[in-house]
Amino acid sequence: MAGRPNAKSRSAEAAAGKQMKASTGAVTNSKTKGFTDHNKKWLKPKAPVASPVEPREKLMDDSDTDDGVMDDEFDGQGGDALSAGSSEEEPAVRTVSEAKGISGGLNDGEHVSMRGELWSDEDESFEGDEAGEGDEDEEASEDEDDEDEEDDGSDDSDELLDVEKKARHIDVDRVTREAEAKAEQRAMQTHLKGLPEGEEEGDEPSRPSLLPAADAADADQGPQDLNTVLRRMKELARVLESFQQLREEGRSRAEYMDQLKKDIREYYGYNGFMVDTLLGMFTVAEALELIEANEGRRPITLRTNTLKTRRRELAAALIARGVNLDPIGKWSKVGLVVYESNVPVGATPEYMAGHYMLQGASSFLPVMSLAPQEGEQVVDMAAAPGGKTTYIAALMRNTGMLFANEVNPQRLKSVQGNLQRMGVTNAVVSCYDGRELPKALGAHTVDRALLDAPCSGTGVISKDPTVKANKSQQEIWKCAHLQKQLLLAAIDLVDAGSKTGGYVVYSTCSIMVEENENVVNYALRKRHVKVVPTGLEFGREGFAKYREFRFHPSLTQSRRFYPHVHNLDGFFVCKLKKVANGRKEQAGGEDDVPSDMEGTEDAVAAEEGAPTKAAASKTGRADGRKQGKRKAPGADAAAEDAPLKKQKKESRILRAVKRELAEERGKTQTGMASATAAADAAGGLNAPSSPAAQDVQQPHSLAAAPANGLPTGSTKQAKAELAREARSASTTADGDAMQGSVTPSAGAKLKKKKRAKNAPAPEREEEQPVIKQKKQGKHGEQKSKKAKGPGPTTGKLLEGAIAMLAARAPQHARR
Ligand SMILES: C[S@@+](CC[C@H](N)C(=O)[O-])C[C@H]1O[C@@H](n2cnc3c(N)ncnc32)[C@H](O)[C@@H]1O
Repeated sequence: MAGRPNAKSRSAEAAAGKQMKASTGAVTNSKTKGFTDHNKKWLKPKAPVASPVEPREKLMDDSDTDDGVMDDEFDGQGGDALSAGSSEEEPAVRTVSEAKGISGGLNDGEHVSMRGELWSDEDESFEGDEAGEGDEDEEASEDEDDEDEEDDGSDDSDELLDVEKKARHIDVDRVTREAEAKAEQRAMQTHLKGLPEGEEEGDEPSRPSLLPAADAADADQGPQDLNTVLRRMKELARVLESFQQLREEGRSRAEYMDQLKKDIREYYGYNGFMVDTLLGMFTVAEALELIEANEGRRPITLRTNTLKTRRRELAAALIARGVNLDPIGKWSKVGLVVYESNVPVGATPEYMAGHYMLQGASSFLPVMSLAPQEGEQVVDMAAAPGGKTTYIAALMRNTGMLFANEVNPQRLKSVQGNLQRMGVTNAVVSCYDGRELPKALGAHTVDRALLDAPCSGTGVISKDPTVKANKSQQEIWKCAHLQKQLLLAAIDLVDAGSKTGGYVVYSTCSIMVEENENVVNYALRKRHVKVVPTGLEFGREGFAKYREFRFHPSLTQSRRFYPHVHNLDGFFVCKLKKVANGRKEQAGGEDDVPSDMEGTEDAVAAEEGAPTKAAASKTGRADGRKQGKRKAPGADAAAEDAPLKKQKKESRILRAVKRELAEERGKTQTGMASATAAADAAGGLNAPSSPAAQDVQQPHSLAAAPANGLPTGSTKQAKAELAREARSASTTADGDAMQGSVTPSAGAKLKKKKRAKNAPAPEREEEQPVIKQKKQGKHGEQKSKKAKGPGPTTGKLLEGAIAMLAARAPQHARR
């Protein structure tokens, strides 16, 4: 199967995983309570043990679920994430075996620095570039020993809870291993005797057939003993891997595959679509590994907030409270993995004080790849609950300007809470549909954009097991539609001429190709961007080939992360560099990029009764090339001329505003003058149409947002608008006052700042101004095409941002 990792690369990953078993540095005395610092305990993913006596319902009854795909972070609201006894969140105390393993499975040729200790000061420098250098693998032999130690099945009895001991005793893996060992022994003997494998001399094959009788293949097999199903799955996988040697005579590969799929559905509770997808992406053996890994939990990890502390200091403080932890691995200078804890790690004084964020390790990756620089303008398009936003702010050292956008007002509260707790002062929070951001903020206005897109959540099944039973191909396509629109908007926001940046990072917690490579491939056809290396030290290559589909070859530079390989949530990260502003001319410009998977998409849209490409082309929205109707060269470009001119004009104004802001900062004034000037300048802007919103066919479930913003004219009008918008922002959609961090109005805020100016506030938690879009539906669609109140006005976001940042100017000095 095209694009599947081969055995060689998998063993290279395993070897690299060993390499990642880093040296055993310690903060202080290694006997100090709370240290293990034996990375061997957790650097390798470990398949969970499925107890054969537990009914499958029990295995699947994971009350510890997240609220779906959007929550790949802990919300951290009220600080009670992980608090003891919370059934909704992670348990406060995890056992060592649960916490085992965040791997650095690497690709061929990738190296991991093993120099120095994980705790070295150098690790904790406040630098954006976290990539380690060097390639020593001096611990390889020791690591091999470690591996042996792990594989020898010995119990770390002291460290296991009773329940785990019991689980070990009834370990179905052991039973299966014994069966496999016997089978192998038999195969060896028959091989030595020159008999075909599976047959012993003079004997009938001793094992019963794995398949139902050929004439009963479709018959309902009825409820089955789960032990039998599990054993059969493993046997089926073995036969399928060496089909010619091990198959029963007269039985086809398809029959074996069908039986395997039935068994996976039966045993693990996946639906047919999900099983087909996984078996299409991976070899049988690897698909089973992934499925098994999805049954386990990923380790609890946290990220040090370098705006407030250092990892070493944080670790010492937590250890003193009885938290058993280690550095996450050489690839991150700020991460810690928590093995076990005597206290709820979501409610420690350090947590409350914002010294760390409880955050899945995979969430570090897109931000590391984005590598935001100090002083830049950066946008996080889908920010809630803010795990990545706060990391971006930390890497920017609270300088520059960070736009944290989230379409869901309820989820926005968690962003605000986390920004405050973590002491972020360079962020402006907004509540727009991300597709509208190029209008709200202005096209080509930021240096970098992160789109951590809403997705199907197929990478985080361990957090939300409903995904394995509920996701359908149609839902995946719906996600892909929205993701394409959002990605184009992200690209449109970024300025190709940025001196320091010009980058977009696209990430999802989905492993579906439709939502990942396919979405990026689409963007490559529509915009002047190229895929560049993520800068991440590990991860599997993205697909350039998948089934019958082909993507741009550069997509191999994207990175995929898997629970069974890296012990991380399933994740995709791709970094794009913008090479020119504007769209690609549709005739010609796209020719070097293969078509994406839209053919299938059309079929799905048709099935759903949604407008297909063919239908949409009648309204002039679809890509003519796809329909075989090439547009006249330059036609699209001409159509785009007008908004581009507006954008140019706008960026001139924006530059003027920025200059003014810089001067204001220099003067360290309270910002009233700057805010006024900003409002004046921004008030004169017209809303450019959002190229992204026009670009992609609207899925029927996600109605297009009205494209036009308010006409803005005089300065007076603009000021009135700003005040109105700020007032409306102080209430949520359902009318409740939002907690704490909403700007009552720009003017009032500035007055408040003036009052507070002389008050000493060493660790002042800044309020985050919120700028809201029109009322939205569940998925970000706007409720009505007719705006009921003032709609987004170009530059509104910018106005609020400037007002806030001008007021804070003195704090933006480097700490
Ligand atoms: C994967 S989560 C983001 C997680 C976040 N980046 C973090 O690290 O904490 C995706 C977010 O996108 C939001 N979202 C969904 N549709 C959106 C849209 N059209 N525009 C902006 N955000 C959207 C969801 O509400 C959800 O909070």
